[in-house]
Amino acid sequence: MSLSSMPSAATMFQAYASISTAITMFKTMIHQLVPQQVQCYIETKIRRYFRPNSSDVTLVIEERDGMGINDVFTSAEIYLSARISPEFQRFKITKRPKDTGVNVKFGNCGKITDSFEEIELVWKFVNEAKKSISRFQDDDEGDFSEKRSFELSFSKQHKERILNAYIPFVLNTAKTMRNEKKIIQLHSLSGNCYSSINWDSVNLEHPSTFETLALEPALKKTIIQDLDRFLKRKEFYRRVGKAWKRGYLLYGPPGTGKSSLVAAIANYLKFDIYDLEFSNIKRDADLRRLLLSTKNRSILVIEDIDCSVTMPERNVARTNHNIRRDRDQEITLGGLLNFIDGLWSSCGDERIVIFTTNHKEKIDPALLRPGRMDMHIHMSYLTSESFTVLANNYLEISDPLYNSFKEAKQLIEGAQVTPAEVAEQFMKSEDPHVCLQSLVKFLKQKKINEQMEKKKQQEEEEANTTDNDKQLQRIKTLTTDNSLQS
Ligand SMILES: Nc1ncnc2c1ncn2[C@@H]1O[C@H](COP(=O)(O)OP(=O)(O)OP(=O)(O)O)[C@@H](O)[C@H]1O
Repeated sequence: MSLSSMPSAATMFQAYASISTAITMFKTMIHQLVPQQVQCYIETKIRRYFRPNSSDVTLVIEERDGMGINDVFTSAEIYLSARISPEFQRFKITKRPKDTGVNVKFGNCGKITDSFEEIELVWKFVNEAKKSISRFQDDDEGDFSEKRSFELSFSKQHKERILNAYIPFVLNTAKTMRNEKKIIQLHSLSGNCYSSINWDSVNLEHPSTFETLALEPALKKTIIQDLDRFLKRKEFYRRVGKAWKRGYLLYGPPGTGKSSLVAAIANYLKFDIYDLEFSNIKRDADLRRLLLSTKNRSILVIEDIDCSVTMPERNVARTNHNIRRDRDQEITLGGLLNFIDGLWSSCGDERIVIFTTNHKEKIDPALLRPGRMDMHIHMSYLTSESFTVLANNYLEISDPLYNSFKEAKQLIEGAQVTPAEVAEQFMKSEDPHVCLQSLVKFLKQKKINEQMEKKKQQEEEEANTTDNDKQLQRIKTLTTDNSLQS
């Protein structure tokens, strides 16, 4: 090509300017028109064809390990949240009322560099959105379920060091960070027939502690000692070949503090609570998936167990209705217990399972068998000792000089009063004296009502007996008449 046929510098510059403007416009259009999830999906696909330098290794750390949670992923998330670098393009921050600082969550396709013993490492966050279409929905609706993972790249020669030293370092650092700002979470089920059921969490704001609980002091001490022993006995459980799990059955009338005790245990141990509500779960498979996605150092609570699951093991004649319900619901107490005792408990450590009920007598014997629930805790009506704790907490008094305090204490001894009933009276005024007087009035009225109820019952019984006597007399007369006639 001759020099004269070459385009001038100005023409080349113009061409360059228009090409780069076109590229910029194209990029902007893609950013504006193509959803982030699709962009990320395309990038992931392209990346597959352009593997990193062949002297590099990439570890893929997915969020889920089968049906369970991958601890390396959650630890990496915590560890990296303190290492966000300027080149990281997109991340989410959240803060709940009790959190001391903001929590960082990763957005799409970000990169973080780190170094360990002078080894250069690159972390990359990948979020592949998968569209799952429910059979109840039109094709273009449907949920985007996320498949989140981290990719950790480094030079091949350091593979051993990274696996044996760096990954344990990340796990330990995350554990320390987690404990430092541990906020207890309450996980409950969310979802409906259009989307899959999953755990949703909020910070546990329940202020109940063992100090505020009005319980018999001896019982309180036994529970605390049992919890302490459980925490210390990791080696023991391993040695005897048992899963590191403890089960409690809390039973007693409504308002005696079963839920408050669950919160007190969580606050004491700093364990998260998983509140398992069966009404949304239709299949055993969902139940297993949800149980397997619970974390270690947590409490699984199933309230009102006598009403929650069907009890096919009971020796009662089953009606058609019962049988249909079993088949529809497909969650049975036997299945639940077997899973909790067996596979689930062997998949985790430091698990506590708590069942609550207002009617222990209605519970399936399978649940009460020795070895099933380690401790049965009876939450009963107030005694004079637990009343003193409650009065101390609510009114900041334990002063026997208050006449109404003494009177209330005496009345409580002979009555069946729940802590919830007394707490309600203690909320009526800021003046302790007024509250105590209101309580005394309430207790006296309760006593009168109970006496009247008792009298009514007696009268009904007597009336029934008289009716029966009359009927017997009539039968006797009839029999005598018949024998005379014959
Ligand atoms: N033992 C207790 N000590 C202190 N407060 C209590 C106690 N029991 C109940 N209360 C008070 O009564 C309220 C209701 O108690 P809670 O929900 O814990 O009872 P429950 O036995 O779980 O009742 P239910 O069986 O109806 O669920 C609580 O908010 C708390 O204020």
